[in-house]
Amino acid sequence: MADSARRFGVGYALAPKKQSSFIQASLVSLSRERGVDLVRIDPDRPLADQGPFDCVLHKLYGDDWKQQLDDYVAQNPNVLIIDSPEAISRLHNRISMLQVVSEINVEESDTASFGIPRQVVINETATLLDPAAWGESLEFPVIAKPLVADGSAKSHKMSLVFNHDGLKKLKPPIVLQEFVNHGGVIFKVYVVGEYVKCVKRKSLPDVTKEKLRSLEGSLSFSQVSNLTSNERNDDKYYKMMNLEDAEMPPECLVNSIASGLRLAMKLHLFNFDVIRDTRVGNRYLVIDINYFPGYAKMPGYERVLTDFFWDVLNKKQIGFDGRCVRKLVGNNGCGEDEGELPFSPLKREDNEKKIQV
Ligand SMILES: Nc1ncnc2c1ncn2[C@@H]1O[C@H](COP(=O)(O)OP(=O)(O)OP(=O)(O)O)[C@@H](O)[C@H]1O
Ligand SMILES: O=P(O)(O)O[C@H]1[C@H](OP(=O)(O)O)[C@@H](OP(=O)(O)O)[C@@H](O)[C@@H](O)[C@@H]1OP(=O)(O)O
Ligand SMILES: [Mg+2]
Ligand SMILES: [Mg+2]
Repeated sequence: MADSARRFGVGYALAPKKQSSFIQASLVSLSRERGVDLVRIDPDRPLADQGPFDCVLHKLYGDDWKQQLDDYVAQNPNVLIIDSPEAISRLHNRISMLQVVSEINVEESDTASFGIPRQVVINETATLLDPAAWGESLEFPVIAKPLVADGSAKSHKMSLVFNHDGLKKLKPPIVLQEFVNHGGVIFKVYVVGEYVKCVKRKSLPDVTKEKLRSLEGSLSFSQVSNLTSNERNDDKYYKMMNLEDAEMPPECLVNSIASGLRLAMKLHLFNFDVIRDTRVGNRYLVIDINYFPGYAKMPGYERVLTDFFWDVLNKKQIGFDGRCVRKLVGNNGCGEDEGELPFSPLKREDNEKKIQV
């Protein structure tokens, strides 16, 4: 049989909500036309009894699931697991999640820089209530985020804390992160293998010094950039903002961070949130990285994902470790030739990186 006529089976193991948003009829039919059959994996039955699959996509948690994947690979050495559970687990802790940003190498320039906000991990209430014990000086306002980012509703419950009083309600283990004014706009960068797409979303409003003095202890919120337009429009602040006018970050910067993260994390399917620090010109901060995000919200996601499956299954992409995959395609937005990464080794003392745009 000619290679182009070969069919491939891609098993997906996803939570019900993720399955209903991601597995749309339009994706299934486009993939089918390209020879890729998307098949549901039943998480309640042993993986070893299902398939055979050429590739397994997954976003499930727990040791049992990891063991099932290991066993499946042992029995089916040619299967592609996208992505490796070890690589994904780095994103389940908000400290290890952002540490990777300081591990990526980019070319230095004075035009733009990127990094992460100052943050500390707080394991006990006594430390929480004693800022002198934080080990890093943070000024209010700060954002309190659950340390664990495991996709549960609880892991998305955030608090914007305006003063010492607001700390009292918090329950460690948490990460306290400096709240950086960013003009109320967040950039979400979706990565699918080599493909990168940056979109704008509304974010939390800036907190001015005057406003800070007048605010009560804290404000709780959850998944603000996922709110529907109606939910946001209830707030007069959001009515004042015009998302369309917000300037996008430099494409080269976004692409370089995306490639750097992909290679450093050995992950193909993720997105990251970036804000522009309004205190400094072209300073960008990565504040969150999510495994297998809501791709259906990405314009033309069916084609992007289908191309990715096809490339992976036809071995057009080279593995991180022989089994998982990567490829360099197209212009990276930095004026480099196709196939070249705009990286060179860079060592800096702080977690700030500079990049040519
Ligand atoms: N350091 C920060 N400075 C300013 N705003 C921030 C900061 N960290 C988070 N935010 C705001 O809070 C929102 C939620 O934070 P974050 O993205 O870390 O949470 P999450 O629950 O992991 O989100 P997601 O739904 O993308 O997984 C961001 O989208 C942004 O609007
Ligand atoms: O639900 P959606 O499709 O919106 O996707 C969201 C996804 O939820 P889901 O995995 O339950 O689908 C979230 O995953 P968990 O952290 O909760 O694991 C997280 O990745 C968000 O960033 C995604 O929103 P986006 O970043 O794309 O705006
Ligand atoms: Mg986020
Ligand atoms: Mg997140």
